Amino acid sequence: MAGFDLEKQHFPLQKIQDVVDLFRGQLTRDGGIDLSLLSIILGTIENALTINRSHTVSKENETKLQPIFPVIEWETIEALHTKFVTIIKSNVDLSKYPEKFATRELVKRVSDVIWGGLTRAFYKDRAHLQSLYSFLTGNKLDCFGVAIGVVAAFQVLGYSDVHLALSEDHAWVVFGENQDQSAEVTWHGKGNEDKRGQPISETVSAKHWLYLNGYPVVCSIEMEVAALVSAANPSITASIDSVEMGSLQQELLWLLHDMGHLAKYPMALGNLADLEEICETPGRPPPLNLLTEGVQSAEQYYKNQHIYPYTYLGGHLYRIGDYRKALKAWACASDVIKNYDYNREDEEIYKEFIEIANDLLPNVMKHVSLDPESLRFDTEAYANFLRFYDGICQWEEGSPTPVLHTVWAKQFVFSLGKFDSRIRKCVQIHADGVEDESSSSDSNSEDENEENCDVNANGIVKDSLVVKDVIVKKPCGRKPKAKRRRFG
Ligand SMILES: FC(F)c1nnc(N2CCN(c3ncnc4sc(CC(F)(F)F)cc34)CC2)s1
Repeated sequence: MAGFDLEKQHFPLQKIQDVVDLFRGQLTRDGGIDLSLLSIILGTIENALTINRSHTVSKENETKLQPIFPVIEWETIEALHTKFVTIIKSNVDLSKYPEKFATRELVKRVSDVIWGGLTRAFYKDRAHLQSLYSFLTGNKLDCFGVAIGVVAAFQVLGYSDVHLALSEDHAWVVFGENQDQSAEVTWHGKGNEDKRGQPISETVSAKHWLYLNGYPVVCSIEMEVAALVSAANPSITASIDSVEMGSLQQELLWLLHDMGHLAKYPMALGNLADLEEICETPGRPPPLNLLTEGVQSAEQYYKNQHIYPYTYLGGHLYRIGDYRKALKAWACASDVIKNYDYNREDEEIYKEFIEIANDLLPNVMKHVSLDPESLRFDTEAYANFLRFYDGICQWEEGSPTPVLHTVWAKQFVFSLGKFDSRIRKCVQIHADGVEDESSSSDSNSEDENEENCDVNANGIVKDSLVVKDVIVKKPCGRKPKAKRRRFG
């Protein structure tokens, strides 16, 4: 079929299933995925469900009491897609770049074209600035949006070697015949000069959380779709989310998950787990399984250099009240951060640890009562508590920027004092790690940490238990939910 006839069939998009079917069509057809098309579609829907909620409801939805959903016409999408293609093709003179693969000069040029399309001053931390819809209708993009825009632009120009590289708080591109070249294409944080066009060298990424010590998520085209979907933002206000947008994001992430495209993307697994915690999908495994997959993915593909898999897991366990396992997950997060040097561009992960040490942990220690089963009398919990703080101290050691200050010390003393004095005698402190009586003393501490971090060691059920006839469905809706982090 010519042009977009395959996609056109799905229009007008009137319900979540129409969008899922279109994405499935894109992800399964061998004619290649059109990132700019998908970004425009997702951004158009997000805009209608969060910013401009005054849309007509289709007859079909009105009668069936379906969740409200805008009617998206093909012409709207096609016009924006043509505009993007025109902007890119008219600003990049390909005759100057005869090579088959992208060059650093071309990457810088394309980044400049996206950059040049942005209004001078705008609040870059605002929500809904991550899609090409925002770029094309409002000339605004957040730092993630610029990066994905560059990758989409290279697709329009016919290159297949330029791909998105993602850390936990930054994005850039890899390119070249062997994907061995890298370049900054967007800015990071506030008050930092952008380094667009520069390579991300070994020295820049070594011991630097912003570059995950050289273990970023390097996306396939399908993983770039997963990044687009992860970056969708269902929030209408700080406290109200669009149920329809959240469901669409959840269904698209399950589609990508079932196709294996989240296997190397721990943060997308975490995002899906958070959505499942808010509103579980009948017949799907529980959030804990997804979070375990995320931890195992980071261990298997990224040399366990990522923090978020453990703080996603710890946050969930905390919210469901499993404080022992939450503490273990946070200690594992600390085991990872201790090998990094903290510097001024790492504020996001600093805030993550501040929240755990000065808010979540003190709450845990307040919660635990005099009940003998509680954490206060648990040697392994105490060992994990010490491991958590020891990792933060090691993080600070050798860093150009200090981490700890009096607030940390006050909260440490508060939480420490909550542990019963008798168990403090049972814990042996070894130079390279902390182990309590119960764990075997012969394994070396590295295995010890690995073993402690293996969430499966707690016998977490691998496969979800679905009662044959009845699928247990908990009511969706009002429960404490994960705080949405800034996406880039
Ligand atoms: F519980 C904690 F671990 C977290 N909860 N939400 C977290 N997010 C939410 C979503 N999120 C992400 N989710 C998927 N992919 C990416 S790529 C990226 C860096 C940048 F934006 F490209 F610069 C961020 C990010 C950032 C981290 S961490």
